[in-house]
Amino acid sequence: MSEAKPILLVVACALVDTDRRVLIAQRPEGKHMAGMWEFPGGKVETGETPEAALIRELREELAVETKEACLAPLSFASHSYEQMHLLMPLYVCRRWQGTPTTNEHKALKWVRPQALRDYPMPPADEPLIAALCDLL
Ligand SMILES: Nc1nc2c([nH]c(=O)n2[C@@H]2O[C@H](COP(=O)(O)OP(=O)(O)OP(=O)(O)O)[C@@H](O)[C@H]2O)c(=O)[nH]1
Repeated sequence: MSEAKPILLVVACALVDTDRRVLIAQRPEGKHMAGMWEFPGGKVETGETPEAALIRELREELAVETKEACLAPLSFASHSYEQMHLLMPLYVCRRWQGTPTTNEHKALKWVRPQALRDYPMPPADEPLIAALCDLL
C-alpha cells in the first residue's frame, strides 16, 4: 500500500476567449515549480466553497471578476506529488470582467488548446489538456 499523504484541494480555471484560446500563467521565481505554466487558481481555504475560492483567486491573481454561474466544471486532476496528493477541479470560464494582469505570475499567455503541450506544465495538468482539446 502506498504511504498516506495529505490531500490538497486546489481549484483551477481555464479562461477561454472568443478565439477558443486558453489563458495560462507562468509560475514566478522562488516558488515550487518556478517557470512552469499553470491554470490560474489556488488552494481552497477552510470554510470556502471551491467556486468562491476560484472567484477570489481570479481576482487576486489576475484582477478579473467573474461569478459562480460563469464557472462550468470540466474535469479534475488527481495526482500524487512527493509531499501531498493534489485534487484539483478544473472549471471553464468564458465570461468575466477586466483584462487579466500579472499580479502574481511572471507572465500570461493565451494559447490554443492543441498548443498547450508546447509549454511545460505541472505533471498533474496533463490529463486536463486532453479534456480541453476535446471541449474546444
Ligand atoms: N493553480 C494551479 N496550481 C497547480 C496546477 N497544477 C498543479 O500541480 N498545481 C499545484 O497546486 C498547488 C497550487 O497551490 P497555490 O498556487 O495556492 O500555491 P503555491 O505553490 O503557488 O504557493 P503559495 O502557498 O505560496 O500560494 C501548487 O502545489 C501547484 O504546483 C495548475 O494548473 N494551477
